[in-house]
Amino acid sequence: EYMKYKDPKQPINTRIKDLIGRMTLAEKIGQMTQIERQVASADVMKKYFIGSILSGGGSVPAPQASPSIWVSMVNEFQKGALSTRLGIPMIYGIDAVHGNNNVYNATLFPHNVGLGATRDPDLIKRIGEATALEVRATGIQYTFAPCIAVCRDPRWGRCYESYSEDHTVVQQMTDIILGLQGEIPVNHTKGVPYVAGKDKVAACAKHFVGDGGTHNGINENNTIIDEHGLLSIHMPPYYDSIIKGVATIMVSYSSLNGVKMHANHDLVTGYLKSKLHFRGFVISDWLGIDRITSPPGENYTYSVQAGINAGIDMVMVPYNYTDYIDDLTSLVHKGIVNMNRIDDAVRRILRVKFTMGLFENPLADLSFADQLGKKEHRELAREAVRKSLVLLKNGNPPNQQFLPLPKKARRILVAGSHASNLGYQCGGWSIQWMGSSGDITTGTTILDAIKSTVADSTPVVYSENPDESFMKHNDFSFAIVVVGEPPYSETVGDSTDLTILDPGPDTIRTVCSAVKCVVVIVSGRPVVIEPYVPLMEALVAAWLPGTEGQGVADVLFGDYGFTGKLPRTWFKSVDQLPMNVGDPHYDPLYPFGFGLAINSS
Ligand SMILES: OC[C@@H]1[C@@H](O)[C@H](O)[C@@H](O)c2nc(CNc3ccccc3)cn21
Repeated sequence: EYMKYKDPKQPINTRIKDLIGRMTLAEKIGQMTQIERQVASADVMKKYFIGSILSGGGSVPAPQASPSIWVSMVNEFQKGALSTRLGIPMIYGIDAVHGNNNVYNATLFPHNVGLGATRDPDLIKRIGEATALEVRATGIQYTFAPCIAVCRDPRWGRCYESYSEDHTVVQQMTDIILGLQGEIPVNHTKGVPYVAGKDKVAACAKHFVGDGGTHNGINENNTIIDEHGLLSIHMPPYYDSIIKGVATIMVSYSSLNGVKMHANHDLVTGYLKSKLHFRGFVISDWLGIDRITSPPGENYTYSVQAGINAGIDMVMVPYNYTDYIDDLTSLVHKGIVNMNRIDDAVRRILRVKFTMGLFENPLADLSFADQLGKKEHRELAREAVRKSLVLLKNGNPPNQQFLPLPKKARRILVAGSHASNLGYQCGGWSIQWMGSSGDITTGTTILDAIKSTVADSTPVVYSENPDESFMKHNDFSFAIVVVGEPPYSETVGDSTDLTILDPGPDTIRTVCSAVKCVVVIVSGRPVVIEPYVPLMEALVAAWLPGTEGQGVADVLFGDYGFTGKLPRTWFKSVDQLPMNVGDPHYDPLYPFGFGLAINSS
């Protein structure tokens, strides 16, 4: 029979009201539950009325799975959701944080720190558009991006996920939301989520709030800051995200002045929902409510109570969903969690699902399959790589600039741990959660890029870590040394020394003391480089460029100029940290905003 909520001609508020009026408590709580794909099935979706599924970092249906394998998996789960009494479609989320990075063959864009160096919001919007298409290629409708952290200490393992230490740069880069979700219509009500359609995805501004401001950059730790500091540094990107119609916001693992964000009613409900009028849904992080207690999970019922009553609408459980459902059900029966809280959460979740057309188009097809890793997207990523490069040194007095390099030369040496390693240039959140070394997916290494850029007559010799005798017995016009950090994610990336991966420093010393060299740093953040600067002719920060290494060679050899500007202060020594632009004591090696250009030859 006719049911209003199924009628796309009805206003969204009418559809929500009609549907919510029909739902049992079990169906409502099911919508508030997100489970990991490894514990999901069509039967589980049907039995527990599950509203959402995710792929955690590296969680794929099969190694190197094709779009059709992805689409079949997502559709299988969706059919389970659609077979429930009310047929509410599920939404599938994944961390597409620099392209659809869990997926083999996807275009991997530079990580956010490199995008911050471009200062080009239009480019970032186009990256959002391409990313939405590559996510839809796999049948997925939701990405846990962008991370809008304002990283204030590069010792934080997630600093590369932050566009900048300066909130105004981060605010500019929230334009990626317009690419991911679509341009918001004129007179769109501020705070209301907006996702244009089948070639767009729901986005997720994360992690609310102050994730980038933890003490000494310790991941998931305590952000100690007064209200003015919070509202002037960490909060502004949420204003922009909400104005741009972001569909969801993820809560931070971190604490604010000792209060866990996942249990912070004042900020999640009092500020984000009531003051900023955010009308999409708030999602927890992975085991985020478990980590409200220490040790985590010590009192799960309390975790559920505190998280839901703080204003979390959907919990990324991700595995023990029956505990979550049972605990929340009994908390409601006891009146500890109010039904109005449940209805607010479900209303928000349904608003996102209705506005993005999920009820009308719950099932994916292969019409976007050819978007995955397509040439145009790789060219876009190559453009982003070019614009992300920051020239920090070019030439030693008294001679002129060293870059751009000549394409015709007698013999070129390429050296360094990061010259021929696609996994290293992609960084964390690349195929694996923490990334990995080697040929992780399809792409172009910096070495291959150099080889295809120089003249055919110019020999390129590659030696990862040449010794002195090799340098003594070989004659090179110049050398390109590519070194930096290994891939990492989250707490594993926390560092107190910020050194270049060994034997990088030795490679610099051995090569650059024997022949004129340019050093290219592949890292998620500024690293210790000062001691080696005198040894090199030129120094380039390449951040984590992703699969399209050609962009590095494009600029090194002068096909394009250097335009990147530091999105972060480059310290002299870690003893100075934290040190950010605007600090009273500011003594950087290279300041925020610094970046040399090539004098047009
Ligand atoms: O991947 C889902 C979320 C992600 O969106 C958050 O930004 C991040 O804080 C986050 N951390 C985890 C934990 N990841 C994990 C991956 C593999 C095994 C165990 C945990 C999941 N997530």
